[in-house]
Amino acid sequence: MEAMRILLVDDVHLERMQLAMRLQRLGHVVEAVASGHEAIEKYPLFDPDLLLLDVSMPDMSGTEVAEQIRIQHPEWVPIIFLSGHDEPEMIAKAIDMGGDDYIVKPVNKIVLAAKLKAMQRIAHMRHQLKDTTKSLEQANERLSQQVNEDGLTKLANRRYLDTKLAEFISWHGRNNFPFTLIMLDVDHFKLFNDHYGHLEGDRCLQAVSSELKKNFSRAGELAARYGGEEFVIAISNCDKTRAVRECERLKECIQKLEIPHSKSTTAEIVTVSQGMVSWVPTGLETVENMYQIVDRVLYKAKEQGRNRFVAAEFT
Ligand SMILES: Nc1nc2c(ncn2[C@@H]2O[C@H](COP(=O)(O)OP(=O)(O)OP(=O)(O)O)[C@@H](O)[C@H]2O)c(=O)[nH]1
Repeated sequence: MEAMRILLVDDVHLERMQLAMRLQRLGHVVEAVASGHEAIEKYPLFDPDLLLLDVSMPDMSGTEVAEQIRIQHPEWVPIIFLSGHDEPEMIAKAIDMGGDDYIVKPVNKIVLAAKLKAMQRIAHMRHQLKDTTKSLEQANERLSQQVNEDGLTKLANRRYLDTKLAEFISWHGRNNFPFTLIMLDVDHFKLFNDHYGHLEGDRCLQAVSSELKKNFSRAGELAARYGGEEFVIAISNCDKTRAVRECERLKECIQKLEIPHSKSTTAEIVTVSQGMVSWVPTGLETVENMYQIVDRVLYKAKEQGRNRFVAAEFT
């Protein structure tokens, strides 16, 4: 069994020292303090597996200390009371106040060793439970991230985008703030795939995505994969003038990647076309309708020669 970290609280110096030594001899790590206030202060720093708490102390009784600790630290740690009294009412009261066991002073060596053994088993289970809970929490975090994330590009996925967009629209509607939505599509991506291969195509999408993430990751900005080689950028509190600047910036940052695209009839490198809409939502617009609007202007940008953006007239 592993050693326990024991917080020992007793106001009588000699008794405290004797008991601390005995506990240390049994292989435990002991922090011995002389008052309830000290115990409350030490508790979070020492992070004990067990509390040995004298019941009668002048400044604060052991039961009061136990009550405070149970309130301040909801994670359960066993408490054993130490007392010169062996009346059944005293024992019952101590357990009611949050104690788990009771040892009558002077502490009998064999009784102490046996009770510590029992507490050690509990401490062991508690550590196991803590570890399991921690790995479960981590697994949950990973899972919820995966639910919202696109596997290839690690951008937000379509499901997350749909939800966030609905929230964005109603929030901007309520607050009367402008909102911008950009849909972009890699130009001649089929030709890219056909020429360089699907794996290189994937790498291209990843490079474009990480650029989008880098450029649109501030609070109120969202970059997501809409599907295939189409992406969406949502920018909170962004009016038309700024939206135009953002589209320019987006165009430039993709060009700066300088990914060769020898089959493109638009440029020698990978470029994107964009459809943008910037408006002050009423809050009643549907996500589907807004996708349709940006998709329509994105199509126009394609028709007009690609590597450009077209803004939708929408008020
Ligand atoms: N490598 C790769 N290709 C993808 C992925 N998703 C979609 N595509 C490809 O993207 C291409 C999209 O082609 P189109 O919709 O014809 O569009 P385009 O060739 O980009 O032409 P324009 O949009 O008109 O410039 C198709 O060849 C799809 O197979 C992906 O995850 N990885």
